[in-house]
Amino acid sequence: MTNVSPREQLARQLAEAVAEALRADLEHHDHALLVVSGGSTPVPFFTALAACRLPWERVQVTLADERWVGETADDSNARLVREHLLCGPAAAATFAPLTSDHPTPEQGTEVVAERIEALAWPASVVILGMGGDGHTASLFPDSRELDLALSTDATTVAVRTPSQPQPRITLSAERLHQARRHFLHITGGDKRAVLARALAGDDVRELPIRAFLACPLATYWAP
Ligand SMILES: O=C1O[C@H](COP(=O)(O)O)[C@@H](O)[C@H](O)[C@H]1O
Repeated sequence: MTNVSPREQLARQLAEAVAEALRADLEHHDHALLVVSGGSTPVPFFTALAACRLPWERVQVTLADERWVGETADDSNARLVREHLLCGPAAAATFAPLTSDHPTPEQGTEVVAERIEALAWPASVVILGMGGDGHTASLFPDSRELDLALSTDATTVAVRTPSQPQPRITLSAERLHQARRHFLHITGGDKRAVLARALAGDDVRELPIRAFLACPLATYWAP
């Protein structure tokens, strides 16, 4: 028997749970929307989900957030999704990226919002990640637009964050809340400690992940 690492095992368990949720919603709806996060953590999950049997042509996929970079950039979340999730039969899913040809996210946010609003809300599943600073999606503690992104009923928010090299676009907290199920996918002892801090307090601006703890949020963690 081959050795499966705890992170790989976690990714497979999460993929099974997400596939089950999508199948359940597709029994009652024409389409099911899946909102995924970027970063390094989701790669094995994307691979595991792409291997699941689903009517992929009825699945819509979008992102919780994105750097304002071209889709061929190394740190593009859209590129990550295309390379690791939209593979094989899963390539039949409809993917709605969060960027446009506009030079800045402030200029592109309206056209992206229209694209995202046309999807099958409420989402079947939102999968959040979390950084070591407690950010989720692109809701960073030092984002200038954090208060706006936490309070607006707009779908997308252009975000400038001193700690981050690129401008970004994020789904607003309100839009991310519009889902039947929320999952948090994190790995490592540092992130577990950040989550424990988040659970122990209530200042959302300090640790923005707190905005989703009551969704409820099913946490998938491995060392
Ligand atoms: O910047 C981002 O970071 C978080 C976490 O990323 P990870 O590399 O630590 O897994 C991610 O959830 C978010 O979508 C991404 O844009």
